[in-house]
This record gives sequence, structure tokens and C-alpha cells, in this order.
Amino acid sequence: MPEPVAAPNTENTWTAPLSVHRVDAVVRVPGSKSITNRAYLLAGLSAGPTDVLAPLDSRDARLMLSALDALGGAHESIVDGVRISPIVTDSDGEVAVALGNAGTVARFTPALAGLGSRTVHFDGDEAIRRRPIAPLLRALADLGVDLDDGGRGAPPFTVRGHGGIPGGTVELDSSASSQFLSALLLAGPSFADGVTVRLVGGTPPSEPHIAMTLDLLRRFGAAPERDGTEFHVPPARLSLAGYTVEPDLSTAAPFVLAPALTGGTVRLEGWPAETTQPGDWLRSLLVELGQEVSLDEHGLTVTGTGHVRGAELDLHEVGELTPVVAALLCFADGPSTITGVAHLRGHETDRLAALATELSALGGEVTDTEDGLRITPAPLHGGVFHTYDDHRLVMAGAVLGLRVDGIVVENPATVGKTFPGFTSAWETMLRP
Ligand SMILES: O=C(O)C1=C[C@@H](OP(=O)(O)O)[C@@H](O)[C@H](O)C1
Ligand SMILES: C=C(OP(=O)(O)O)C(=O)O
Repeated sequence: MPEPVAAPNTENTWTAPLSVHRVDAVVRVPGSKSITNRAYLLAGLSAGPTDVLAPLDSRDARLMLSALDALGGAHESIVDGVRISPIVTDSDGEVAVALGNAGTVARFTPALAGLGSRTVHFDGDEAIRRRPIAPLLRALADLGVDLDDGGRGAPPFTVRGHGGIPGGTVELDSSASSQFLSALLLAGPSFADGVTVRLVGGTPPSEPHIAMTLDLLRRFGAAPERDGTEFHVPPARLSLAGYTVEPDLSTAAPFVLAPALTGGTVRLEGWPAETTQPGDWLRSLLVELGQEVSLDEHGLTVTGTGHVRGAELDLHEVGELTPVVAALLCFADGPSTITGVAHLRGHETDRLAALATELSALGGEVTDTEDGLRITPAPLHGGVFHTYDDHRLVMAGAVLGLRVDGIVVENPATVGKTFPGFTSAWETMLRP
């Protein structure tokens, strides 16, 4: 017998729809969070205005725009995008930058404050105060940024801008988040001496996001170089008149994985032929799980069998896909293990603990290991799926709902971090 569902606040929950038909849908998802926020930031550091086209409009993207404005930038809406004006660095005074729970804003913008002449106070949600950032703050201080974090190594902290950052060579442990390294590389062209980063400690996660940083820097005219674990970005005058953002392939994950559980076909429009996004790995995952995948000029087409194989997956490079992949593997024909994602304990929430707790509460046999999850398929039942203010847990709940009646997803609006229209897009996909 299913356990009774705890009386949910129905205004603040969403019952994920059960799939009763084979899915047959064409889906579009909004722009990539990671590309949008890099493009906005590099545009702010550029010599002239940049039109960022098809950008993401979500909480994280708006936080980045507000941060750039607070730091002396300006933006305006244009047809199909946002025009970003260069940051003016010579005005002084005190301003605040709101971080929300956006890793990209928290890690990428403090260096910009050091380039200006303002005193900038950074703080955000309770959750961002717990997420790792100390190695980055130390590296920024080593490079000449006047930064006061009260010894916490976490927000709230203050940067006093002195009109520029010397830069130079620095050692960095980026094993807790690739965003520390990306932050130094993105700001590097604007440092007087550029930046050389020598990685120490473990291998950073999310390698595709590092490649994305290098790619965007080159598009804006910088000349980053990489030699194994050493990165060099010389000073450069950035500029790019216009840039079109790709659809977010991590946001696309639950949609393209759905046919594996429901049977039928989903076409994800605009899937790029070449990309640095980690979500592109989903194509090989789908094949490994026994699904049919084809990529052409119309996008990615996935035809599912409704049957999923168990798998052993090292997700170190694509960690942000873990919640939806874990939800999918609950329905596999055998046990699965996910490894390489210890750093997920420092994401929006401790994702490994959250997934183990929530999936087990619905009847699953899911345990968190030191660096991942062990999933043994077991019959799941309906119940409240708590989401810990984590957008990707809302998406994971949607995947569970495809097969399990009565998955009541708590606080679905938190998905607005990356896709405010997620629940209606999901319902539209499932409509016959
Ligand atoms: O640089 C980026 O845009 C991101 C890098 C990754 O962070 P971590 O390396 O901290 O996992 C990823 O999980 C996050 O969603 C976005
Ligand atoms: C880890 C994530 O976000 P952030 O950019 O806040 O790090 C994510 O989107 O899965």
C-alpha cells in the first residue's frame, strides 16, 4: 500500500504528471545558464556593447544582470536578447551584489569588483553561504584584490575596488568547483598582468565548463592557453558585437531522457552540432541505456524503448546532470552506481544526501556513498518529493512522476533558477 501523502500545501506543490501514453513531442528549452552568464560577464568587461541573443531569462541570469549593473554596467532589452554595455569602473561609493544561490554569480563577479573603484558587499541566500568559495577568495587576494570575508571564507564578504587588479601567477585548488578556475580565467584578460593559474589539489570537476570558459574567452578576443594543469590568460581588450546563446542542454536532460521511460519520441529543437555544454554527454548515455538517438539540423531526436538498463557512471565531468540521471536509474532493469561527484555535496544543497533521502522515502533503495550514489531498483510509491530549493530536484521529481502516480513535488517554483516555465513545458510534452 502506498504510504499516505503528508498533507501538502497545494499552492506550493506540483503533482508531476504520470505518463499514460508514449510521448510524442517537439520541445524547446531556454538558453544555457552557463553560457548566458559567461556572455553577460565578458560583455560587461568588453570595450563596446554586446548583443547577447536568445539568452536565458531566469533567476540566475537576472542576478548576473543586476550584479553587472551594481558594478557599473548597464543593460537594455532588444529584440530577442539583451544589449550589455561595458562596465564603467571609475565611479565610487558603496553597493551591494545579491548572489541568490547562483554559483556563477558568486564565483564570477567578485573579481570584477576589484577592477572598479566601489566598495562592494556580496551576500545571498542561506545556501550560498554554505557553498565552497574559500580557495577562490584566497586566490583573488593573492592576485591583489582587497577582500574582507571576516575570516569566514564565505559570503557575506566585501571587496574594496582600487581601480584595477595586478594579476600574475597564483596557485588554486579548484577541486570543490570548476567555477573557481573559470572565475580567474574570465577576469584574467582585465588584470594588468593577465593571470597564470597553477592547479593544485584534486582534478576540478565539470571539465566541459572549463572548456566553455576558454571557448567564450576566445570568442571575445582573448588568447587563453592551457598546458595540462596550468592556464595562462594574457591581458586583452575584449569585444564581440553579438553572440547567440545555445539552448541549455542540462535543462533539456529530463525531456530527452523521458522517452527512455515512456517509449515514443522527443525532438529537442536547436541541439547544437558542436558544443562545450556537459549536457551533450546525454547522447552517449542514452545509447548506453539502450535508446535510439539521432542528431541533425533540426535538433536531437530520441526514440525510447520504455526500458532502461542499469549502468555504472562516473559523472565527475557532468555532475549537474546527476539528479535527473539518478531519478531515471530508479527504473532500470538492474542496479546502478554513480561515482565521481563528491562535490555535489556543495551544490545548491547536498545533492547526494537529498537524493538518497528523497528517493528512499518513496520506496527506493538508494544510498549515498562518499562520492556518489548506489541505486537498486525497487517499486516506488507516491509521496512528497522535497526539493531543498534545488531546481534540478524539481526536474528529478518530474522524471519520477512519469512512472509513479502521486509524486508531489515541493516548491516547484524553485526551478526558476534556470527554467521558470519548466512545469508547463513538461505538461505540454506529455499532452497527447
Ligand atoms: O561554470 C558553470 O557554469 C558551472 C559549473 C559547474 O559547477 P561545479 O564545477 O561547481 O559543479 C556546474 O555544476 C554548474 O551548474 C555550472
Ligand atoms: C550547480 C548548479 O548551479 P550553480 O551555477 O549555482 O553552481 C546547477 O545548476 O546544477
